[in-house]
Amino acid sequence: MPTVLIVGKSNVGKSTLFNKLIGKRKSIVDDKEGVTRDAVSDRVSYFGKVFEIVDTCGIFEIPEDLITQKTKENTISMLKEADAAVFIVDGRKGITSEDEHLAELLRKSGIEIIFVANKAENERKYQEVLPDLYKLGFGDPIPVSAEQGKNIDILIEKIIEILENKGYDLERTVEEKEIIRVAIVGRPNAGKSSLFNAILRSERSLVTPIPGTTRDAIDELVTIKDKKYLFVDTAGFKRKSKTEYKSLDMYSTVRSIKAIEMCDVAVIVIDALEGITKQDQKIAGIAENRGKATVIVYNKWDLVSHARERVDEYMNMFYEKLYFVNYSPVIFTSAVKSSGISKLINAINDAYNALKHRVSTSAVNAVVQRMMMFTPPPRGLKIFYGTQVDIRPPTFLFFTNGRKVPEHYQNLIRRTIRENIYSFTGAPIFLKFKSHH
Ligand SMILES: Nc1nc2c(ncn2[C@@H]2O[C@H](COP(=O)(O)OP(=O)(O)OP(=O)(O)O)[C@@H](O)[C@H]2O)c(=O)[nH]1
Ligand SMILES: Nc1nc2c(ncn2[C@@H]2O[C@H](COP(=O)(O)OP(=O)(O)OP(=O)(O)O)[C@@H](O)[C@H]2O)c(=O)[nH]1
Repeated sequence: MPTVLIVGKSNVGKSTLFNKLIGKRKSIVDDKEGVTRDAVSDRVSYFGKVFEIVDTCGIFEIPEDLITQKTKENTISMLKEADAAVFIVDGRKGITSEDEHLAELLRKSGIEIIFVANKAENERKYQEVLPDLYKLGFGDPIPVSAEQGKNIDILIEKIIEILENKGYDLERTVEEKEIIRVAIVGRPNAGKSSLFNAILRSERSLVTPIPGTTRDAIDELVTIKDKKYLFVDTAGFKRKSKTEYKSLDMYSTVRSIKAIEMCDVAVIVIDALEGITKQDQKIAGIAENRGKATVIVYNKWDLVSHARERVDEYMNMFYEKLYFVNYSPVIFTSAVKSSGISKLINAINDAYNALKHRVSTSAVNAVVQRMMMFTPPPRGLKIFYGTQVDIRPPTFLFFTNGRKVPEHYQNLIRRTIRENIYSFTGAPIFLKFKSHH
């Protein structure tokens, strides 16, 4: 697992930040400077992604005259082994010679720096010291308040970005590979938390909350019939005071997008009384675009009068408004009556399996050749052969003579694959074309 160090002079807020990042109290926070503690490390989990964070405590705070060659070598090698360092300075008081000394050491080690100004809860004060902070030569710091949890999410996202740019796959540590990541998304009041609770009440389910950042995100690991599901960002729909946000829909859309990025399967919850809205279309479009599996849920089905006779009507609404994810399973639920929940769980399983399903090259070529006999490609275009090159989402590469493949013909290829090889229920199919000479 990639490792990130928290580095900074004494009393700058390293352990407070560490606690915020891991979401629990671990290292000792003390007002007195130089309180001794054990070196502490823990996992940071954020929307299903994980990395290791190490509070370097006093390692870098030994006075210059006490540093032996050996300690110097140790610190340097610790820096070399880590993937990045969060370098904290004081966003209220500005920098001192200790900061400069640390900055020099960090620069020499060549480690990637995430520059952070802590205790920056007072904007005016922060602006005053900012010119001073630039002097260290690390550019713009991320202003945070470890104590108040301000901008912690921005900091974590920055760390994740840096680690991913280094080529780390933060989502797929070996032991977590077979966990199905599920995001329950949808408009405010659609019934997301009620549905989640109904899932928890379902047969043989067991829940382990995984704290992410303390402010917001809680991922919940749920075991249902020996299968593991990580419900990402479940705290999002539990929050009750939302008055601080100007637009609920806007906020829930932003939140949904984040959750979708971290998931394998997006469960899009629609309030059956309201029908499919623009936001729902937008969210479904994003899920499709990012290659995520989708399951559509019409919730509050108990409130729909003459529900039985209206299934077709609702299916038509789905085909009309969500035609771009028409491969998704559609489930009718009542979260309050716990109906449709096992169907929903099955649909999540199916969609996940589809997302990582592989079909054989010979099958692809057999059905696509036959398709071209019945419906030849547009004039000038030749498609020679194809193969599935990837999963999550299923992705197919076709070799052509270099002519553009029009959208309608791409859709025909997708439909042919679904109808004649494997339905890939719930999963989008991505196509790539390459010219072959
Ligand atoms: N105002 C303000 N105070 C903070 C913030 N973060 C930490 N502090 C305070 O700063 C003091 C030092 O915090 P620590 O987290 O112990 O700092 P440290 O860098 O680990 O300190 P050492 O143990 O000396 O290495 C404590 O009194 C914290 O409450 C913040 O964001 N704003
Ligand atoms: N009759 C009925 N009411 C439901 C159903 N699902 C949810 N509700 C009610 O709808 C309201 C909103 O449900 P929540 O689960 O809080 O919805 P949410 O999508 O998590 O809402 P936000 O937290 O605002 O995003 C609550 O009063 C629920 O009791 C359902 O299937 N049938």
